[in-house]
Amino acid sequence: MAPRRQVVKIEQVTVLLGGFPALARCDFDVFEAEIVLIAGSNGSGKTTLLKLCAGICGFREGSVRVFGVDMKGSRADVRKFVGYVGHATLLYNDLTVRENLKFIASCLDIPFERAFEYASEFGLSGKMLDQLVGTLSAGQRKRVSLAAAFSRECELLLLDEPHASLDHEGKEFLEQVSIRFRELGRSVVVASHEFERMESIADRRYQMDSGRALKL
Ligand SMILES: Nc1ncnc2c1ncn2[C@@H]1O[C@H](COP(=O)(O)OP(=O)(O)OP(=O)(O)O)[C@@H](O)[C@H]1O
Repeated sequence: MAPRRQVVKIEQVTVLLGGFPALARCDFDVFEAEIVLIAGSNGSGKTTLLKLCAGICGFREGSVRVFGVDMKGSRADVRKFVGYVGHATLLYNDLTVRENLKFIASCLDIPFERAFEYASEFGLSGKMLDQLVGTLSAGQRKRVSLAAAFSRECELLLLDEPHASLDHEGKEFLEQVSIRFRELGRSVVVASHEFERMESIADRRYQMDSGRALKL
């Protein structure tokens, strides 16, 4: 069997934020077609690590390679393969769910149908598509945001606390879609306080501790 492609390789990386070592000599790997979980207490460095993988955070020491590209150089090419969902949903409140999805699909140059298929997988259909996003509950907004992110079908999807605000059904949808994503050969990295939630479907697990990613 051919060895699995390494998607992310982080070695001995230190990230200073306002002088504070948010990551300290951190090592972290992601391979193709896997679901990786990252647990850790508040402030342990989960968000910083995801942003580093997404190419939206600089670093001082060490080496970061994403899809083989040295992230010390230009990171622009890598970003098209990587999706990142942070705490903010980045949706337009004064547009409907349908309008938001269409807008996102056109910006990403993906078929509208695909965005609506993922929305349906997250339980968004019927009248809800015509509801203004600003009138949705936090969990419903999160579903739209996740559906939009998955619909990019990028090679690596980084999810920061995706379970926050989601109800039981929403969390089930997230698991199902993540499993399907992996079946397509894509990788999903999930930072979550609800570690046990996706534990059964995860391939590998890390625990962040004071800016270091410890393998579990
Ligand atoms: N601009 C900044 N200046 C100083 N320290 C910062 C700055 N930004 C982040 N930090 C610190 O870096 C550390 C890592 O932050 P990060 O957001 O990565 O943690 P986290 O594990 O995602 O936390 P949470 O679970 O609360 O989301 C924290 O201790 C935080 O206080």
